[in-house]
Amino acid sequence: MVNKTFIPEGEAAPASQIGATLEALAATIAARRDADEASYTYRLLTGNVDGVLKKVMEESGEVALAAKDVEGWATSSLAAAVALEATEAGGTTTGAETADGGADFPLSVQLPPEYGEAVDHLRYEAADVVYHLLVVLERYGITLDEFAAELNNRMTEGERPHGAVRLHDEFVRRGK
Ligand SMILES: N=c1c2ncn([C@@H]3O[C@H](COP(=O)(O)OP(=O)(O)OP(=O)(O)O)[C@@H](O)[C@H]3O)c2ncn1[C@@H]1O[C@H](COP(=O)(O)O)[C@@H](O)[C@H]1O
Repeated sequence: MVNKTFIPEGEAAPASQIGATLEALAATIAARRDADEASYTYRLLTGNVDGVLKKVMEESGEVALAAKDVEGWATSSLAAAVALEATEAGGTTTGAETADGGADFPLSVQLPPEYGEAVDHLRYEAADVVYHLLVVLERYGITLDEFAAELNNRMTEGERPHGAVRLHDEFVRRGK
């Protein structure tokens, strides 16, 4: 698998990449409370709440569409591989078929560059969702630790990281 990430030379990796990233982004968003209209984040934090809520819905929809795009490229690549296999088999028993007449497996599926680009686009849209979700959490005073506790409370003892923050029982809510 291609490693799509890197750490700039001379910089040491934090213990948790995503933890450090979310903390830095949440702190940046919180600090934008003191910014002005020139800041998109400030406008989302202080404007009509419908603005940021609509963005969460819109960006979530874009994640779904981006994922369907990935699926589309995978499916069309598979269909092309099956068609090629059938053409090479030529409708006769040539050794490319199994005894029961099925295609030989494994099929060699060539994923086009568009597949990788669609996966990259999915990652981009996912980041848009997380950013806007963090703005919503900031608007309502839900800290990253509290958000982490919500996720941690759903884990089993075996899954939960050592020392993970938890919610006190009186704050545990069930889905509606
Ligand atoms: N992480 C983000 C971030 N992610 C997305 N966005 C904005 O969210 C908006 C998304 O709008 P669009 O729907 O037009 O999305 P798009 O990405 O252009 O394209 P599609 O999703 O429609 O394909 C764009 O204006 C982006 O700039 C963000 N804006 C700000 N941040 C962070 O917040 C910090 C503060 O930014 P200011 O808002 O400039 O103060 C920045 O330095 C960043 O670290």
